[in-house]
Amino acid sequence: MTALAVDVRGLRKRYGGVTAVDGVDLRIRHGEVFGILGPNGAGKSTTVEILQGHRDRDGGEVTVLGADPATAGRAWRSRVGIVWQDESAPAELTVRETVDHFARYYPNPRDPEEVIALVGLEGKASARIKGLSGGQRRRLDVALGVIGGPELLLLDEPTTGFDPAARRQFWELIRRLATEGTTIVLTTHYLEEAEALADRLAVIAGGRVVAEGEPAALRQSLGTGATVEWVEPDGAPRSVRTETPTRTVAELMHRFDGEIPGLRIGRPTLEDVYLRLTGRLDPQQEEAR
Ligand SMILES: Nc1ncnc2c1ncn2[C@@H]1O[C@H](COP(=O)(O)OP(=O)(O)OP(=O)(O)O)[C@@H](O)[C@H]1O
Repeated sequence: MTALAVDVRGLRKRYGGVTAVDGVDLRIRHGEVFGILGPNGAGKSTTVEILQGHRDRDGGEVTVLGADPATAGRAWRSRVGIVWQDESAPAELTVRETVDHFARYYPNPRDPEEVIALVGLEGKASARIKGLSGGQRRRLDVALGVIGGPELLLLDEPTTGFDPAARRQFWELIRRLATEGTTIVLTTHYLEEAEALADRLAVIAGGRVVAEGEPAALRQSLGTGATVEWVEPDGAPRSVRTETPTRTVAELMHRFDGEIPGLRIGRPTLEDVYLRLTGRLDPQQEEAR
């Protein structure tokens, strides 16, 4: 077994005149939940499709579970789980029939009943696919992704379109899989999803990795400072960024001679880091916040 589950160096991919992936490096350890976070068009799906072996590349080296996905064979494929969105399964089949059917594609499948329970569909095992809700359908997609007992699971934007409750249930499912030791790579636009699930994450923008690390470390990379906000007597909102918020508040207390209207002290969030890294917040906007 190689030290890394996924090792990507200098990955490049162009579509005609569009550079979708522009020199991406990723090193993902066995057993890790790794998030690839980025705005629309950042190159996340293209990267994951290359890891799956479903898209060719123009440059760079890619090793997934010790093999190059571009040339890896059937045995490798059975070790990599892919969660398709709306896997094409006949709508008339039941959940149990579908999972049983997919299990036959793999040399050493997991027990279908166990997988149905793992994704929380035991109450729906006899229901037809056409009667499932969107969230249940996505759980079935995950069941089909893990029925072969993969060492690595690749998920591209698994919770897009979920309501908040369904998203949280899905996170529980991912955590359960991670506890079993499966390496999980997932792309997302949702910051709170990356923060809730990922041991480490890479932020991709414009086809490049613009930051990588543990969510908490990325948040701290914005500095230890804080933003102090208040409202002036004429009603004008004010805010300053400072490394010494306590002193700022003391000065304001003195000036206002008591309560400071609208006082708020904010620490940088992962969202602040993300917006800054992906260029969604220009310095002027930041001043105004
Ligand atoms: N098959 C394709 N043909 C041409 N251009 C493509 C193709 N697939 C993606 N692109 C372009 O490549 C860039 C990266 O797309 P990609 O889908 O990898 O980004 P993404 O980060 O997954 O975006 P999203 O979050 O919107 O799914 C975008 O500019 C996109 O328009």
